[in-house]
Amino acid sequence: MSADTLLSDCRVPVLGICAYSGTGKTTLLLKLLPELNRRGLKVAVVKHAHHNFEVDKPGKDSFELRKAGADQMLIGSSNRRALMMERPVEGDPDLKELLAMIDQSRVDLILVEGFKKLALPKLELHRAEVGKPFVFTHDPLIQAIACDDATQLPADCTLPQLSINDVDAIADFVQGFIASWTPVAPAPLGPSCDSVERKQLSVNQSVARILAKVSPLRDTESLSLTEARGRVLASDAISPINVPQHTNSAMDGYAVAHGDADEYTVVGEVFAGHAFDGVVGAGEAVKIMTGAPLPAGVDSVVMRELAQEQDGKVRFDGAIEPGQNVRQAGEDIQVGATALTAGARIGAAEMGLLASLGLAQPTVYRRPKVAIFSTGDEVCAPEQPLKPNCIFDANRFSLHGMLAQLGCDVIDLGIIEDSEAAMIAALSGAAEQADVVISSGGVSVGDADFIKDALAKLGTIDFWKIAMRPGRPLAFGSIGNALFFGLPGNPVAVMVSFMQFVQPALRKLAGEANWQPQLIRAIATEPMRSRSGRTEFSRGVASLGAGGQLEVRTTGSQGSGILSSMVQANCLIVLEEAVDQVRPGEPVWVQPFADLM
Ligand SMILES: Nc1nc2c(c(=O)[nH]1)N[C@H]1C(S)=C(S)[C@@H](COP(=O)(O)OP(=O)(O)OC[C@H]3O[C@@H](n4cnc5c(N)ncnc54)[C@H](O)[C@@H]3O)O[C@H]1N2
Ligand code: MOO
Repeated sequence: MSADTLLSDCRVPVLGICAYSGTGKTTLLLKLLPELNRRGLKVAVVKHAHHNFEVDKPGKDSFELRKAGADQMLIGSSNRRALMMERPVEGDPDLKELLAMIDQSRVDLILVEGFKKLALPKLELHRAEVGKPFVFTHDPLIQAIACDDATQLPADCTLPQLSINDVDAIADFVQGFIASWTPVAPAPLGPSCDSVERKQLSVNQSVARILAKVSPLRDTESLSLTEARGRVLASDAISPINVPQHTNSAMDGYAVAHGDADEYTVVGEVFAGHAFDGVVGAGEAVKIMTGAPLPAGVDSVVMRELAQEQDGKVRFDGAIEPGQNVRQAGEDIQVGATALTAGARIGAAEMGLLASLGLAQPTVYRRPKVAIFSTGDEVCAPEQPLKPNCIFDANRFSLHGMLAQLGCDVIDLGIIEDSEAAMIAALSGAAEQADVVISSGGVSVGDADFIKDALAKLGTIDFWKIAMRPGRPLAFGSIGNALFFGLPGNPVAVMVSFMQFVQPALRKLAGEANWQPQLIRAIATEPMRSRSGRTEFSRGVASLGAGGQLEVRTTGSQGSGILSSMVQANCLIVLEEAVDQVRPGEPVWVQPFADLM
């Protein structure tokens, strides 16, 4: 099978790691994965294994259920899922099928370990002491060699050469591989799939190219909890205490040692914030309030509603389960445990959690600084009277709103007049102050060339056509140390392009670990159409249906100038490239955006 056929369904780059056994593939991956994560990249790994490998242990329910005949065994927890399938095949497993099982919407790259002979781009690892020949001499798909002794390489080797021990350089290579990756062009679908369409970049490919150019900010500061709201945590929050600190009562009631006594003698009482001195004996009870530490000698609490106390004696309705209504010390978080990991965005719940641990001065990354401006002769500031044939500047304000929600410092450069000198002055000034510069308008064909000329003089900017709607044209590059995004002028296109491209870049820049858009499934309640070969982002209203399932409808007319559609919508309906129509009742992906508004 050719590489094109093998990878034709892949929406993210796939890189093989190829080496003879004993070279240290896994050892390298164990170092490379954390480094790629640190750079904000999410990676899936596919590994070849022996035909009878096990991920499970005899005695575990999932193991026994599979052995008992479950053809597919899916086990899930709040953290993790594992699907085990019985799929006996002759010879090697089908890599194309394995790749299709990966949730490609959540990763930037798939690394494949151990399918050495298959046609896919690979990084070759080589160690002289293993005593094996190089693979690249007969495999044209090897992209680079990481070896421990470059003197062993044939003199005519023109491939990039890396040290197998230099994880940073290997991570650089992988990032470059992602940035230059192009998905396999879909097979022609008919007259609409002309050569212009095929030259377009996909949404995923564009995101990968952009993210490969983003390095997270390093500057940190220590802030009070209220100041830290919306910031990104720069180091793990390690709990200095057990939460709860002491084993305590979850109810107002009576603390007892569980047993079958009919009646208990009340020997004292204890309130939250206090302790009961002494040991409670068998047949004794202590009156206890919610949150009060459990006295020594007891293990259970009976709620007050089930108790009848008279003359210093108490009786209870029903049996007492050992440990009932008791919260164990460290049950929520244990001392020394990681309560929040670096890269977490601090919202209300995180503020409360940090406060509950006494971590009142978290270390956070500084805010990204973002400069914005609008272009176009017809664009008029909303504070000014509207001139004939002009429109008010909407884009600077929708951008401002989304940037503020993302915790950025916004530098508003206003509307830049239509002259190259003004544009150069504005852009170079912006790039000196800001980490990111964003413009809207003037990136399609047929616009006054001064914007493009100014950009060409100041930095490296590419003009892309992306297979999506709205938001087809996009300019991306850098001016000095600042990243530059030239978003299309149409007001809906600005917001959609921002959500797909600028948002992940800013989240990664800000140090956030989870910058991937969150997509959820909803049932379409009306027919929807798209053009296959491009991703359609329709404005949608998602709500709970009568059956308790998430449903979604469009906001109606989808023109890319209809800004009121963004106000009505609470999500984008994402019709992927392969989709051309959706019937009512079919599931679609939606990207909620309430957090950006
Ligand atoms: N021959 C082609 N024409 C167009 C193409 C194309 O590929 N070939 N692409 C279309 C698409 S898609 C879009 S989107 C627009 C993008 O064009 P520009 O980025 O060059 O934007 P402008 O032409 O400057 O403006 C487009 C539209 O948006 C209005 N606008 C601009 N700035 C603002 C602002 N700050 N606030 C509110 N509205 C704004 C502007 O008046 C135009 O109506 O190009 C298509 N054409
Ligand atoms: O970017 Mo345009 O919005 O597709 O009209």
